[in-house]
Amino acid sequence: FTVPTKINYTWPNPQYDALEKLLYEGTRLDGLSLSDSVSGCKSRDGQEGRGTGNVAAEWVRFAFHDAITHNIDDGTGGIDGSLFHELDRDENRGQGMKDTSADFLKFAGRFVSRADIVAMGAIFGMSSCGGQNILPYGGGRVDAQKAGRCGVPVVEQSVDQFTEAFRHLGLNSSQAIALTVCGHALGGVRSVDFPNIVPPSSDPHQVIYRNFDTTPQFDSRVVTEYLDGTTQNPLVVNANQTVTSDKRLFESDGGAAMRVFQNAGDRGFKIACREAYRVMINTIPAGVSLHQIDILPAKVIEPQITIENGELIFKVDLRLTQNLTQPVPLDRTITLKWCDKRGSQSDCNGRVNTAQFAARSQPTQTPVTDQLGLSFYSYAFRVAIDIQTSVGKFWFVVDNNDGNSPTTYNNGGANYDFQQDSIIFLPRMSQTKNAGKTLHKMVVGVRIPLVSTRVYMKTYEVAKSNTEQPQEKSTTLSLDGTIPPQKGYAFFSGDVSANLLGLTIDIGVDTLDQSYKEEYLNARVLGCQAGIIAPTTVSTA
Ligand code: HEM
Repeated sequence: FTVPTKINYTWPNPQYDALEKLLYEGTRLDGLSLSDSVSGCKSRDGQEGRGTGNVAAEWVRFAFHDAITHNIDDGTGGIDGSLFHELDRDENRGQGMKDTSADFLKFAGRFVSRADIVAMGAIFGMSSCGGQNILPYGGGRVDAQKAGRCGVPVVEQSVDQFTEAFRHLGLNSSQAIALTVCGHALGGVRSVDFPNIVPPSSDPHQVIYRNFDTTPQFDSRVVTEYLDGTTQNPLVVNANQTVTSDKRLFESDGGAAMRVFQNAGDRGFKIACREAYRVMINTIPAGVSLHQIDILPAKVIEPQITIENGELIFKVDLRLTQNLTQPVPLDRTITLKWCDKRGSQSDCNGRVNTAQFAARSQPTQTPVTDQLGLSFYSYAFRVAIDIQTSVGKFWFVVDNNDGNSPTTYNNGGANYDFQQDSIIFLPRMSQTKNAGKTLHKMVVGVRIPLVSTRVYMKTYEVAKSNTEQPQEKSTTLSLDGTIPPQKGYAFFSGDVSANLLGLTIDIGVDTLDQSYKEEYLNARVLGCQAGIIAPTTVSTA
């Protein structure tokens, strides 16, 4: 298995940012939450005929089924999202698998592979049900474009067959027992999918969901109930002896592995399972590497120039991580400082601009962040600017007004270098054109006097099915005669057909001698007025 490499984060790093946001805030760029589906160790809502499966359990089983088809002999397979192409196989039977793939699909995109989400799903599952955070998390898994080999163990098999299946994952027989008992610490078996294991109810609308132990939480009950003989685990105690795979496996070493777990106690069990899961989620195809995604103490979010209320605005949010045991300094002052990009005082030659934040909010967080004892505060900066001077490098100074000296966040000394203002996205001039919300007039601004040879928007839509990849489309935008130039920009537009939910865009302009682009923007179409945060005063020094 692979150990994630630690990297030195510097902005910009869109893949790191996207994975960090999903892991610790739980959301994709447009705010939809993945971790909400599982936090609090939730169950499905039990729609008719589908039962109330434990979401965390489904996500962990999904990771296992993706991982186990690794082949240690040739380095193929592992957590590579091939499972999305294998869901029609009998070895991957079950409503939980289908529901999980639907949960995950919406979150994969440009910088977040399905395989990275599969791994993250297991982490969320574990931490939301009282298990331990599996950190550090490594991101960078690469998605398989087709099904991989078969090889998920099924209940009817012999211990030798189980041993061989787990050997392919790189595990010996006691590690196989450990991983299985850790997996079966959550969830259970559904009558609808496995009537040979859990006999169905006489009411055809009812699904019987038989848990592996008496608690929905991740704890060592699956071990203690097995050893004290009270277990109702349907893979141990069953009238149908062909399906008692856990019994066969747990007995295969004379119960030694189970006794080690019992002696370790509940905490020891959780730690051992964390390590077993770590191996599972970091088993990936040879040649793929993982980089560590740590929570960022200070994170710059979506710096951009746009037009709001007829003003050219520079917008940026600073997200600060807050230790839950420490009070949030309410009278904290946070100053955004920046240099002009152009003009006689560019690069802070004789002038530094400053402004205070315009609004504060509390971003969402995940069970992983909860377990770290951390939360977030986000500070929104909005300042009116002039394109003649624009924005170059910026940084922040945070003063908690508690007698300690202020902290400067400047991207590790380099400052955040606002990359380009030659092409800007204008969500407040863009419009949705049809009732089905699939056709949009998208507007961008190109800085005058650039002479463009091509202005375009690339859209990246969320994949529509398991076997498809996110859809990528490019639309050429043309000069829009209905929007007069203003604030130093000429406006280009074009009709883009796409579902805005989860949509990200790149915008770009080519001129005769140069190309400018802005990548991975949240494709918003906003009203002219709604939700505008009024800009704060700019001072200069
Ligand atoms: C010999 C090996 C294994 C066999 C034969 C086996 C078999 C099964 C079966 C038949 C189910 C019922 C699924 C359903 O009703 O939807 C199940 C559930 C589950 N398995 Fe395994 N399993 C094995 C090993 C593992 C391992 C190694 C893990 C993870 C580390 C794991 C994690 C889970 C989880 C979390 C569930 C509950 C799913 C839910 O409640 O939706 N299993 N297993």
